[in-house]
Amino acid sequence: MDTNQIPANDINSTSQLLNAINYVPKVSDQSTAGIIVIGDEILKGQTLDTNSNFICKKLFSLGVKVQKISVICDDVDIIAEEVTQFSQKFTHVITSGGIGPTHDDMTFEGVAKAFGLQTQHHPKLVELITDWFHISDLNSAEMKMAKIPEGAKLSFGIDPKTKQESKYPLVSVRNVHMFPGVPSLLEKAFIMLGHLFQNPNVQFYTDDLYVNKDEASIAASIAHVAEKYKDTVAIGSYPDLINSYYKVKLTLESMNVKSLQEARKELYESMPAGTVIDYEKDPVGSAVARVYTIVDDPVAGDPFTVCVRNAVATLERALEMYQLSEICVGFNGGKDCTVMLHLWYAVVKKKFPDYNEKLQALYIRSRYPFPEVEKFVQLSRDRYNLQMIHYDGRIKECLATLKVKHPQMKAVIMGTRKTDPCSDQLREFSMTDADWPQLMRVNPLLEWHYKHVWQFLRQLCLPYCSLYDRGYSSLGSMDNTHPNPLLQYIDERGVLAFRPAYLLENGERERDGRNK
Ligand SMILES: Cc1cc2nc3c(=O)[nH]c(=O)nc-3n(C[C@H](O)[C@H](O)[C@H](O)COP(=O)(O)O)c2cc1C
Ligand SMILES: Nc1ncnc2c1ncn2[C@@H]1O[C@H](COP(=O)(O)OP(=O)(O)OP(=O)(O)O)[C@@H](O)[C@H]1O
Ligand SMILES: [Co+2]
Ligand SMILES: [K+]
Ligand SMILES: [Mg+2]
Repeated sequence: MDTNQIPANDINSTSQLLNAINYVPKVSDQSTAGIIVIGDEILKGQTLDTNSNFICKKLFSLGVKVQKISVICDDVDIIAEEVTQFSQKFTHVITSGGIGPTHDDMTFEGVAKAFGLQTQHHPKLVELITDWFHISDLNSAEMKMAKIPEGAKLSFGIDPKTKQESKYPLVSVRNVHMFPGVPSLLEKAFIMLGHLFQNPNVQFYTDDLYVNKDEASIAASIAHVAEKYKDTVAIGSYPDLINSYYKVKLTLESMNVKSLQEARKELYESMPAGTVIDYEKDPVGSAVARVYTIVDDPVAGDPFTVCVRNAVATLERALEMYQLSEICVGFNGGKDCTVMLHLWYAVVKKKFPDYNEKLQALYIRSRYPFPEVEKFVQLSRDRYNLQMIHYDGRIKECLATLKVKHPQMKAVIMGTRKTDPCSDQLREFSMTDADWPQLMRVNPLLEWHYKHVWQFLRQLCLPYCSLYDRGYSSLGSMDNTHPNPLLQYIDERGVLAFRPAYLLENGERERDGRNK
């Protein structure tokens, strides 16, 4: 062990703590890894490899730097060649795939060949497979999974849930560890056995900055700071062409907190004033905190704060009146219901922090839905963990179907505002009209104005449907919805373009792009 190395869990005095903070791990403390993804299906584009991304994230958190990912076909010689090279170059080699029972699974053979070893039936694996499949024939397909390189090591993980030993162990030869290719199995195995790769000398610290300026215009500043800190801090720059809030994400990564902070400060100061934005990376995770910070502000009494407070109060009442099985959000991907969904999520999470069931959402697809809307509805479903009830057709008829198929449903929360057509008479709680299927409409946003909707979305950095950044300010069906003419302009190349919806000044004109 190195003399100047200080294990993270052994800090018991201030001077030791300071040493730990100032301690810069040497390059020799680093452990590295290479990942070999094995499978013809990936090279043919039939399967998208997610395993390497999963492993990279895990290894990074364990202090291990992945230096190379290779994707190769199911071929013993190619596997052997790659494993030979990787095992010499990296501290750990992780393979994914090719350890099943069929003819195209040849990772064990390939790894054996790399080290000039034979494969043989391992008695422990033979026993496990016999128990599991009730098959003891050494020539069976199942027994192929017991035929591993001679001298290979078996590591059994402990399932964190059941506390039981895993059924099938990780097979390793020297520094090569052979994981299954099925993502759920690989992830499970890696979660149980990741500690095998932990580098106790190193922890990577990360931070980031979000900049609202083109990459090219800040490249020189970044390069300057990157050069100055090149030995201690890795700086990356990643443009995002569609994000509503920033243009470039700058990442910093270091083994030393102090260097990280210094570099971040310099990077921040080198950016043109006002271009580093206060971006919220995890708006859903921070929903409760941020919404209730607005609600509970003891001094603020401006119209926006009042809007948020009243909406939350209405939703809290709805939560008292209905079981979560009796209420859903009417969510069609529009801006107003995006606000409303976020508020509802915060209110539910505030009252039931441990509630992990899905919230219910109703989406009635318009006649010609925009693909951007469909995409956004799906993303929102995943972000907020929604149980989507989908229908196609006329709203009235779909609500009738809802009443038949979901007889327990009593209320729908909506993003309707008083300025919407025919909505000025609505209350916070209004039953549907007499000639409509009977449901309670909960309307928390009635008093909100167009600008409040955008203030909420933008202040909390909520994702919203991309059409709004292209001049649409209200969304219907593709056959009746256009960008708002008030947002149009001629850009520097003489091309007709549209400003984003949040820049529309006169909210009364939000429907100017709608045919009806
Ligand atoms: C859950 C739900 C309940 C509705 N109830 C009524 C109603 O009682 N009376 C009515 O005229 N329209 C009702 N509508 C229709 C809406 O008022 C409105 O026409 C529809 O959302 C389309 O809005 P848009 O023109 O802004 O796209 C309802 C819609 C939904 C999703
Ligand atoms: N097809 C639908 N499926 C589910 N809910 C809907 C549907 N149409 C409307 N709603 C509900 O009615 C509210 C008002 O509809 P509206 O079309 O104004 O959508 P939006 O969210 O307001 O976005 P925008 O005004 O920008 O189109 C929505 O917020 C939503 O709660
Ligand atoms: Co609206
Ligand atoms: K880049
Ligand atoms: Mg709409």
